[in-house]
Amino acid sequence: MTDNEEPDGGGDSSITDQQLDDFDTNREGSSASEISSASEEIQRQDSDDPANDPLFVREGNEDGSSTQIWADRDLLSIGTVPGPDRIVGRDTEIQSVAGEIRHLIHESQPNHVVIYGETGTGKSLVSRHVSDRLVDTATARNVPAASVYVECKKNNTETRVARTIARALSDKSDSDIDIPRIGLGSAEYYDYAYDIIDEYYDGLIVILDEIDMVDNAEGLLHELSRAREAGHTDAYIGIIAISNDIDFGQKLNARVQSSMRTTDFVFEPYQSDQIEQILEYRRDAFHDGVVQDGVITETADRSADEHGDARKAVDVLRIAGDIADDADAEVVSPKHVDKAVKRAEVNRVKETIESTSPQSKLVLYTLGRLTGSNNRRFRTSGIYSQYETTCGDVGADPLSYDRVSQILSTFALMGISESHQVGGGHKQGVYLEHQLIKDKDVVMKAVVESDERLSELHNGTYEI
Ligand SMILES: Nc1ncnc2c1ncn2[C@@H]1O[C@H](COP(=O)(O)OP(=O)(O)OP(=O)(O)O)[C@@H](O)[C@H]1O
Repeated sequence: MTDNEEPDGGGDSSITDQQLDDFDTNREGSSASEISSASEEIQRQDSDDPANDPLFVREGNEDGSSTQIWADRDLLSIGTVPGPDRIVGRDTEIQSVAGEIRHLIHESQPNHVVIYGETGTGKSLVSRHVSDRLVDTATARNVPAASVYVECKKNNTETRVARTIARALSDKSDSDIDIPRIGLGSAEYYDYAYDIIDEYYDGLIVILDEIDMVDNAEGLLHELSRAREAGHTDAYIGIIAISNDIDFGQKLNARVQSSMRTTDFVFEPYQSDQIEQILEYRRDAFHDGVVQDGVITETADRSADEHGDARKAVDVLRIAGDIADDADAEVVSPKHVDKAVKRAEVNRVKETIESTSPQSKLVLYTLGRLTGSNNRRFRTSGIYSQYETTCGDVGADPLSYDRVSQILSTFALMGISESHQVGGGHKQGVYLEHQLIKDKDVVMKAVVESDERLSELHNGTYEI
């Protein structure tokens, strides 16, 4: 649409449903023509001064000031790593990991470490913090050292991990060696890495985060742990492997277990007072006085009760701030935390079901639809007939009964629902019953917002 064109009222895609809803609520009884002129208003201001497009800029912030809620929202963003003096409740763990790898500063083999623990318990944070400090100390003592952090979820083959290590070392050392991105196998990438290590360093700490995601973790660990002994490099290489799977070490074969004796640590979920402190350190994200009493304690208590995950707790506080900001509120209140907890949960369910097929989403929607307020269990046969109705509603062809049954098992594996075997007594057949584990409304909102057809069926969104 050009600047001069009239919006057509019904189909103006630049105005969101939410804006129209808000407009309706604010001006009860508005006619369609009034809504249309409001849209025009937004369009006109937009063309006048892009710096103050009201679509993005709140009233009162036209002078360039930030919102009345946020002073530095990034302090609560996922990528923000707290400074060393703001790592809460992990002193013992920091000391313990440091004690294992410290030998590097004396030009001696560091012990290898495996850290286990649930998500958001500070495993990566502590590993990186200790390694960085070790590198500083070693380098200051004329033992040039480096640390490399590898996210194995993104680099889930041995070749990718080897390439990431080689390329990270090349960047850190400012080496002229040009390492190809593609076309080489793990052996060649290891060779590049060893060449750089031997030219620049006496010691290396490799952090392998989510090591269990690598297809050949055994080959990788075997190679790195015996690189010096095998004469591939003169440097001492210490490994910190991080895993959410507590059985990871047991699953390694005997050959790796013996070449890589490890010291294992388990990081426990955070307690409420620790999460509270973690959040307090980020209070500066908000303007003074904006966070109402009880908000941080409430967020910490609920997070400790549900998971003890610092990342999720930080996330909830940010979402609560966003909700307050979107509503043009002057303060963040416990009511915003309540909504934020739900929204964060919806986001997580969305992420979990992201990779499932459109048909799987219809099956999950059906289970949500059947589930009433008392969260009952349903037999596969009952779910299947309701699923056929769902398919009819959105114009999809139903899958077979067996496929739907398999899909229900997949959701149980994902931790969204659970399946119970029932019957099997005298003259009774055995059958499965399925039940949501996650809050029904959370699942419904996530699935409706993840599938266009379901979204349409619910006129855009599912309110909870
Ligand atoms: N002890 C802590 N003090 C301050 N912030 C923390 C602490 N632990 C975790 N956090 C915050 O939570 C984020 C996630 O922590 P971290 O990545 O270390 O968790 P993790 O145990 O490695 O989880 P995952 O298994 O999901 O990778 C950190 O970036 C930091 O913002």
